[in-house]
Amino acid sequence: MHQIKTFNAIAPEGMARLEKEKYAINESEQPEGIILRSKKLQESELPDSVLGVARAGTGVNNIPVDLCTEKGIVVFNTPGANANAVKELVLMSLLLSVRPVIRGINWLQQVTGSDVEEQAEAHKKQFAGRELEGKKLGVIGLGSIGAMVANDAYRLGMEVMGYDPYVSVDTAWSISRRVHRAKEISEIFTSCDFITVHVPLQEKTFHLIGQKEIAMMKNSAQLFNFARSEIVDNSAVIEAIEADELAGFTTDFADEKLLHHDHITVLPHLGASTAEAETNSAKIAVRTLKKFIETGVIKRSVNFPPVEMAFHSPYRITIINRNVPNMLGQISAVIADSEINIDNMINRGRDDYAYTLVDIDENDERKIADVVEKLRATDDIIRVRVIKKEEVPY
Ligand SMILES: NC(=O)c1ccc[n+]([C@@H]2O[C@H](COP(=O)([O-])OP(=O)(O)OC[C@H]3O[C@@H](n4cnc5c(N)ncnc54)[C@H](O)[C@@H]3O)[C@@H](O)[C@H]2O)c1
Ligand SMILES: O=C(O)CC[C@@H](O)C(=O)O
Repeated sequence: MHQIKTFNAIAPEGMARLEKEKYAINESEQPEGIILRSKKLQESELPDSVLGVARAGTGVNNIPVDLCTEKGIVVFNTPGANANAVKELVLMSLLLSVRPVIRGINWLQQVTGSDVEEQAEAHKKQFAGRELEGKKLGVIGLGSIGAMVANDAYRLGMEVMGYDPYVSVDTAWSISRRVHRAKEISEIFTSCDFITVHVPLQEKTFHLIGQKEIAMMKNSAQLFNFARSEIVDNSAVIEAIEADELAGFTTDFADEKLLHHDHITVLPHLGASTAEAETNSAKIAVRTLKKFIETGVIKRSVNFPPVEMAFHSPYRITIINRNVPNMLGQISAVIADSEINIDNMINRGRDDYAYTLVDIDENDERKIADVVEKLRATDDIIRVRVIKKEEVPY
């Protein structure tokens, strides 16, 4: 029985893919797999039993990825699975930033009397707004979400400028050629009426938008952060808004100091909170983790290379090792010395670590256990696992 631990609400449509005969959910503190959303895993112990962590979502800043890598734990995420939900919320926030409809709705709710219609017509001028058409939107980070926001903002009639020096080839193809590419991020800050940020939180994106960057913006500019709180310096935003040097800020990340300010809208991290996004993310997270547990195949990992190989032999040995010379030679030699025949083998490296799958034509579990012991005793090998091929192919 494979033990899985979950944190946060993982959509049942995803969890249903873990068959009851093979998977026990939240029955052990020594799980092989963890599935989570925004839970800060830095605050929990990571038992040695854990082989893989799957984030049903994109951002992995709530997972100690470096520690996982050192321990040979493979971390997966589901980029793109919730992108449409975030895009729709960004577009809604852009529209709300120019149309004070929420104030109008709330005002009307407290109107009394038989002349509600007349009062509404008489007061509606307080709630007049502006239009997005013809205004310029800057999109920082043209990944799954940024690309969708850029394309749809263009369809709404906005002029769109994007900035992403690391854009992937696939995403680049999906972006309309009408979206201008900025060579420098400062072009976005100095020229746009609306600026939205869609980059991952990393050391180099911490406070990507701070006092200096806000100072470059138009006083009439509106800023949107649906990426991660720490990417924008919230104190600098408050100072700029209070000095009339920034017109508005919308963020999806709660921060006490941002509450109860005019021109600041704070949402309770709702970007991915749609039934569709939660289902998509859970299905993909469960599928990748299950495939890894059952076959050793790695897809959509943020810390190990993608490695796939059809599984036809009776047993598969999976090995995580430091990416140093002659590891494959040593692995093959240990297996050959035990007189085990290798059917198939694949090895991929990524930065300081590498992953190897070795399919063996051997059924003698005692011989296999002996090989595993020798491999585990080899310098620079971090983790060794044996997987028995299941009767029903995955
Ligand atoms: N609010 C929410 O609920 C919610 C939901 C999903 C994702 N997110 C956040 O949004 C982020 C983006 O999500 P995504 O699905 O588009 O991810 P993605 O990986 O598809 O795209 C991120 C893009 O940012 C670019 N990038 C990285 N560093 C950059 C920099 N310094 N300047 C410009 N571009 C840079 C990358 O090249 C990539 O194209 C996630 O990392 C996550 O933190 C939030
Ligand atoms: O799980 C969520 O609700 C949010 C997920 C989102 O922040 C992400 O990074 O994908």
